[in-house]
Amino acid sequence: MATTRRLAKLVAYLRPHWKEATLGIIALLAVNGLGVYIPLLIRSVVNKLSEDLTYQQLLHYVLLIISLTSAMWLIRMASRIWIFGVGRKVEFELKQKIFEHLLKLEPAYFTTCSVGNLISRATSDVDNIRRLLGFAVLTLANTFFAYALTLPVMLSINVNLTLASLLIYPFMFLLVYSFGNRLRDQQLKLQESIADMSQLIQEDVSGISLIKIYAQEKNEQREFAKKNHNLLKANLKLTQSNTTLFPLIGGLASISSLIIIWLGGNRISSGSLAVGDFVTLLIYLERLIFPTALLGFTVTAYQRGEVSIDRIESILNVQPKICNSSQLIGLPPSSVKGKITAKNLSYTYPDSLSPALDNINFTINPGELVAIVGPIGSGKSTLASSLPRLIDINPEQLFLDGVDITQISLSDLRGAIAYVPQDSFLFSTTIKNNICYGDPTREETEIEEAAQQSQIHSEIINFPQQYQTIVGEKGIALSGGQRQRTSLARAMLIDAPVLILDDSLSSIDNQNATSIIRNILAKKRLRTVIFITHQLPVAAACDRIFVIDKGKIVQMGTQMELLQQPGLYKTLWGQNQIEELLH
Ligand SMILES: Nc1ncnc2c1ncn2[C@@H]1O[C@H](COP(=O)(O)OP(=O)(O)OP(=O)(O)O)[C@@H](O)[C@H]1O
Repeated sequence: MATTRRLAKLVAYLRPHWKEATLGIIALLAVNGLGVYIPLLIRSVVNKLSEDLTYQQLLHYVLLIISLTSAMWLIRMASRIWIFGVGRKVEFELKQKIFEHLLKLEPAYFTTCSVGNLISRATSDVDNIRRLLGFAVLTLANTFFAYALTLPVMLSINVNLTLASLLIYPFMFLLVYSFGNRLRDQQLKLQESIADMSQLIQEDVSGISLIKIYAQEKNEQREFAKKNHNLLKANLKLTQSNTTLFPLIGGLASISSLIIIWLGGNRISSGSLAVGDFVTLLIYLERLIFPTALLGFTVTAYQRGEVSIDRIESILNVQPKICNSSQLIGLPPSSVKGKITAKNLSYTYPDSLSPALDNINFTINPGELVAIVGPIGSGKSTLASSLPRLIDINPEQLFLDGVDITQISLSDLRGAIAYVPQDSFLFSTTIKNNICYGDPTREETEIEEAAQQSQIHSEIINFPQQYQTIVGEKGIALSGGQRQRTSLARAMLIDAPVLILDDSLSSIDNQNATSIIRNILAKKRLRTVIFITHQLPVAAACDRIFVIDKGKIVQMGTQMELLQQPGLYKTLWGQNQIEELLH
């Protein structure tokens, strides 16, 4: 991203807060105005010391200087509150924006980027922008006013002395400039190392059982040490650059003070410079050292901010692939009958050579219960996720009640489909909150009814806090079967006209799984159910079975019809019978 575009981004972040930013900058102008005026008062006092200065006059000056210094202190505080406040508000808004944007992106996006990287962008990169907008804006404005107001007064006191002391400053800027790119590369490496380490910690915590089963603690420790070492190296390099840069700036600034002391001292002894003027010049020079040294920090903050703007904008610029069409057709979920039609439905995953769904055609009637069976990797889950548009399928291939699903608004489409994915994800909250996730307004009795249909109610009431029991990271761990039935209850509660179960009874024995399927049917007949499964005896209870292989539907029919013809289903059924016998 070019520098001008980055600056335009910064201006865009600041725009909503221009009032506070302007107040802060005006306050800094006042602070610097006072900072120039107070040394002039001191000059008057020093110059009058050799003349007749009464006690009353001295007291007047002292009180005036104390009041102005206090006012300066208060205004400086206000400027910091305003400007740092802007940084904090931009930080808050950016975090909101990133999170809202991430929620708009399709699941496929999250398979292409690491969680650690996303977390690092939403935290440390946003933090860098906060620093840039708070600290850097404050320092830049402060430095600008300090120079713009102080220099003319210094020049009016003594041109030669001022120019001589300023000779050093071009070197200071060259020094800061030469460090600039190095700091930027080092900052980027540091952020990448932080993201790498966060990713490892996150994966290791999630996969802790796997690490233990395969006794990989030592390997994981080694991997962590490697990443931690990279982080240390990146941190040390950055610290080294910072610690070299700032003392050098300080050293150069001191040289300019020495020049004034040396040249000024000579002039005082020759009588060509008043002591008051000399003292004032020294005070002014002292005032300029701090903002000049801070310029170095500003450069660092800007380098970090530049990298962070690029990293954040690279997320915000990702356009969601799955979004509402410009020509929406209204289909409120309550009016959906549940007829599903596929016409030459094909889908190939990005970066994949062969299609996961290959020219699929079918019609599922409202209220029909269809099982989809097939070998692993044959395309069953892909078919399941195409219906609620979790993957980006082309128009005119899938229809709900005769309407092309790409023309139905995403909220209507997803409101009409209850989907229980293969991995039964539960949030770290109560069982009740997990079940009513899709509609938190549901009554307790409805939640219990959904749990009863999913055959989890009797187990929930045996938990310590029953429906208020917390599950997941902060609470008790549920068994695979319990998690599946809780996820099923979540889908049952929203009572959508289409229910998709993606292998979501796999941890439940065939007998119980069949009885859950019967419960689903008993509740309300007019609900279309697509049941993806490897459990053939459970599939046998369905109205029809679709057999899918290598992305194609190779057979369709009832259990009886399929068993009477040679083909994949008969083979799978035979294998299943042998497995049942062996158990
Ligand atoms: N995100 C993805 N990116 C690329 N290829 C994918 C992705 N997800 C699935 N595939 C591929 O698409 C094909 C179909 O996968 P899918 O998950 O639909 O099969 P499945 O029949 O549900 O398998 P299983 O019975 O193991 O759940 C497989 O070859 C798989 O490797």
